[in-house]
Amino acid sequence: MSVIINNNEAQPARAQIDPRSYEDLLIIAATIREIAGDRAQADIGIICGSGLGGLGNLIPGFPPLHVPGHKGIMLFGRIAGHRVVCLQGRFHPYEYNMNLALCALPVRVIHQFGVRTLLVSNAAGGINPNFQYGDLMLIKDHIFLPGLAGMSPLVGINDDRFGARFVSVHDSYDRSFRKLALDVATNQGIRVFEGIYVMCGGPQYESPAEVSLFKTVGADALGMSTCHEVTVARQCGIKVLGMSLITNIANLDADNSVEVSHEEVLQAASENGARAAQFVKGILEKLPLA
Ligand SMILES: O=P(O)(O)O[C@H]1O[C@H](CO)[C@@H](O)[C@H]1O
Ligand code: HPA
Repeated sequence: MSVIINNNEAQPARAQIDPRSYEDLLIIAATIREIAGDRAQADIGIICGSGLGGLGNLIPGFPPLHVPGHKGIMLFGRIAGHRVVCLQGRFHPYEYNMNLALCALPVRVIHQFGVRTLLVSNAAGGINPNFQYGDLMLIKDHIFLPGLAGMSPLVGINDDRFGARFVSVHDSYDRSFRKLALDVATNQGIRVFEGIYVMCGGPQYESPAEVSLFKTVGADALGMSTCHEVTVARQCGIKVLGMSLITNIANLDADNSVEVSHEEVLQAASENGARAAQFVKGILEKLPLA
C-alpha cells in the first residue's frame, strides 16, 4: 500500500522551521512518521521536476495525475521491489528568498527514512546544439551558480550530524548509475545523453548572452533547481542519479525572438513525461535491491 502525505493539506509552520537545526529535522521526520507509521521507510528517493510528477504514478495504487506542475506531495510505496519515497514537487530557491538550506531540507528528511539513493529530475533548457526538444540528459556534473556565489545549503555553522563540514562534490552523479541508465536507454531505444547542468537563480529565464556564457564554459542544459538538493544528498552520503528533460532549446541570439514560458515547459513535460517515467522504471528494475 502506498501512502500519500499532502503538504498542501497539513501546512507546517514553514517560517518557524530552522533548516539548519538537526532537532527540527527530527521533529519533521517524527511528524511524518505519525501520519505514515511504518510505511515511512524507503531506500530510494525520487524528486520530480516541473511537470514530471507522473513519475509517482509508477507506484501502484496511486491515482494518475491530471494537472502537471509541482504538487507538494510526499508519497511512499514500492517500484520494482524497491521501497521508494517520491517527492512530487520541490522547493525552488527563488520562491524562498534563496534559502537553499530550506529548499534542500526534504533531502535530509528522506535520508531520515532510510534513503541512500536519490533519483533527481528536472525540466531544463537545452544548450548543447545536438539536443532536441524532449531529449533526456543524464547529469554528469553540474555548475552550481548560487552555491559558487555563497548561497550553498551548507553555509552556516555545521551540525556534524548532518555530515562533513567540507563536502567533496567530485563525483556527485554516480558513475555506475549513469552507466546503468545509459544501458537502459539503449535497450529502450530512446535518446539519452550525458551532460553538464547549470543551476541559475531564476526565476527569470536566462538572456541569450547568459546562455552563450554557459555554452562557452561547457554547460549542456540549464535550470533553476537540483544542485542544492544534490549537494545536501552528498553531505548525507546519498548516491545520486540526476536527469533533465529538455523542455525547450535555450536561445543564444538576442536577434531571435524565442520566448520561453513555464506553460511551454509544462506542456513539454506532459508530452514527454510518460517516456521519462518508463526510463525511470527501467532503471529501477535494473538497480539491485537494498
Ligand atoms: O527544475 P524544475 O523543478 O524542473 O523546474 C524548472 O522549471 C521552472 C521554469 O519553467 C524552473 O523552476 C526550472 O528549474
Ligand atoms: N531555463 C531555466 N530553467 C528552465 C528552462 C530554461 O530554459 N527550461 C526549463 N527550466
